[in-house]
Amino acid sequence: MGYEVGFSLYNPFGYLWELFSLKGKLDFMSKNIVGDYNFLSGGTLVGITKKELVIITISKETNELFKQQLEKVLKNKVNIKSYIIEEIDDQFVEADLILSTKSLMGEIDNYVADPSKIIFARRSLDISFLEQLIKLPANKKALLINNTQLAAFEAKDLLTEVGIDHIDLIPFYPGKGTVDKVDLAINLGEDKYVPDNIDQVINIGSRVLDLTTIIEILIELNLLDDKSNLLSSRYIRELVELSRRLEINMKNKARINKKLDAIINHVHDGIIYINQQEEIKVFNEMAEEIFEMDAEDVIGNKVNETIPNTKLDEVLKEDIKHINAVQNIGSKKIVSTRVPVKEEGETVGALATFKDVTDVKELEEDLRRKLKKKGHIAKYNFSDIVGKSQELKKGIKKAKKLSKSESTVLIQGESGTGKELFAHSIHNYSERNKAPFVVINCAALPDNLLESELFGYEEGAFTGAKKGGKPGVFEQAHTGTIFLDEIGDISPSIQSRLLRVLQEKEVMRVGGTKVIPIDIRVITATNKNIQQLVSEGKFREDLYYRLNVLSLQLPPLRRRREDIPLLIDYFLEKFDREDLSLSKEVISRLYNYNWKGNIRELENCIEYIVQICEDEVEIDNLPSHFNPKQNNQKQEQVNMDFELDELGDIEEYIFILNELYLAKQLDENIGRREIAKNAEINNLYLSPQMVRSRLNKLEEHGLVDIGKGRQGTTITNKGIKVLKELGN
Ligand SMILES: Nc1ncnc2c1ncn2[C@@H]1O[C@H](COP(=O)(O)OP(=O)(O)OP(=O)(O)O)[C@@H](O)[C@H]1O
Repeated sequence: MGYEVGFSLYNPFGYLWELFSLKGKLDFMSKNIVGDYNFLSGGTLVGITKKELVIITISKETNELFKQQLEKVLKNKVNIKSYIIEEIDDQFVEADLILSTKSLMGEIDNYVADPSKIIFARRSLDISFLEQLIKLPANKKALLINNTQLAAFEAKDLLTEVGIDHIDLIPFYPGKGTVDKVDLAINLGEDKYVPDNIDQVINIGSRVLDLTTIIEILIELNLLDDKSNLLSSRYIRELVELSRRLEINMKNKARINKKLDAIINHVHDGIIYINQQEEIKVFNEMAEEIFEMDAEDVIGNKVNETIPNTKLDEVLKEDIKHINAVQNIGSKKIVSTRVPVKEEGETVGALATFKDVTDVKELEEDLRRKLKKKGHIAKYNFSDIVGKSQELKKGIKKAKKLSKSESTVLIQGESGTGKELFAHSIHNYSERNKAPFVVINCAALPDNLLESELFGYEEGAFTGAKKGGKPGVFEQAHTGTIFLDEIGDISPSIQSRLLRVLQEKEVMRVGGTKVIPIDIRVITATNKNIQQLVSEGKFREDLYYRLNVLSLQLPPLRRRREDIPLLIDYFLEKFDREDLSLSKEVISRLYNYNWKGNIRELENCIEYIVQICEDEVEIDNLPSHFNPKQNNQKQEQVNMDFELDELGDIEEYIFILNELYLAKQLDENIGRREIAKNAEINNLYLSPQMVRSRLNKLEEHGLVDIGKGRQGTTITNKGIKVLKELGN
């Protein structure tokens, strides 16, 4: 490579991160849609009516171009309709999304039913046309022709930004009138506007949609999933190829270098290029940012001596490609693509492009935020619910069924059993999953505040009411789901307002007179015995029946102890402390503990442990209330009507069964001595002899199998069944 790239100030033209040919990008993206990356979450569309996208432009050509580009990306997942502005009469265009051009800004609002659905195209140039412009001799005068004044001036800015500044560009558009003599015309796909008397016309094609616009469309139509892949690198390869061609063909290298410099620095990916001698020849501004190195310190140096781990030398020597390899560079997550660069079959260099993936995430999240109001998104899915117990599995199975219904759901369960987690998951599993999900904790707000939070208020409804009033969450969550947590705590006056909303499916703001229709699904939860509240006259019976159309009861943790080891691992991972090792005694203690605060209490306990422990966790490291010396907590007394009650102290038998059950979960053997030791930790006095006599009795009832020697004693299926019934 003969050119060296100098570095100017970072381009402030941030919104146009990808200035160049979308041809390459779109090929790349559409390949990924059906290929490795599953770019569009195809599965999510099953059973849902297709979304509709309408394109409205001034010219037919632009319209066709946008349509072609989008059809390639959207495939047949979206119905695309297109109109030329002249064709729309008095009708209002209605669609899920409307794409238009900036030249129609202001005017287009008159033609569409909902102007908030319009997005305006950001446009870019096709790189393959740039070559012709770069090659033009300096100081020529050229008309730059587009269909509107705005578009012509935008095109001029764009060309100047990419370094086409050696030609005098004169924007030209319909209605511009006569112009002075020029040497040529540069035409952006608008043949019909080219004046007759111009000899040389260079057609650089209409400006295509730029990548950010395409991504915005995908997001607005909910077609961009988390694995979105904007990591197009083919266009950068095209860019390098272009520069090589220019370098070979052109005499005026200095000027070309300047242009390439400008172009390469407009690219939002980091670019490193090495020649056959492994010397760094290109190191653009984004690469400077990613590697935190200055180009002038690295250009000309051998790559391996300068930048660690680029693997470019391997690519060069072994003639291999690495496509979209994920790498950590410092604290950044980078996706890189490395390819050999060839000339007539011979490898002449290697090129790497790097993308900081956090950028992609941020872009997506930004737009997502715009799409759905902040905080109104359900965070959890059923796959986030940890546990393998039958009780939990049954709960998830039932909740999935409930998700598909539109009726209100009442989730009951002790504090910390995961009611909120289930509510999020139900919303996400329902047809409403693209609409808002709003959570209100009814116990956390005083009555008057809760009222205005739920139903909103009109301006002047009370002292301090915001100017213009405020919509309540029922309005904000329109078409989505509202989750009212701690519903058992609401006052009688809110109970009757809520009842009205549920009956009428409309809300009236506090201090208002207007009735606002709403389409909402309500999920409520409580850890109170709401039926008892009804019988005590503290909760309206009619409201209870409306809320409890579908019900879900979540089991307490002590009824699904086999989930405890899994949850411990899950929380250790969550706190990034998988390195911690819990002694057998600790696991036994946690397993047998009563967990009145359920999973939240377990989570808090693990959070405490990870803060105070280095590597091993012993009994003494547990929070003080776990410490038997200071703690007189007893196992919950169990109401027995099983055959076991003839055995004597039921608590001891439950403990022994629990220990055997835990050992089974962990696929380990446990002996009498260990059970006795764990009993002591758990505040029970059981000598090994006592354990033996109790095991014998349990065996007589078919609840355990006492194995010989090393095989140890195991709990039988009957034993597990009895244990579960006792556990509540
Ligand atoms: N099965 C589970 N897997 C993983 N985490 C869980 C599970 N169940 C609950 N959690 C976690 O435990 C905590 C408490 O859960 P959540 O807030 O859903 O309980 P809740 O029943 O709504 O409690 P409350 O009645 O006190 O509001 C949360 O941090 C939640 O993420």
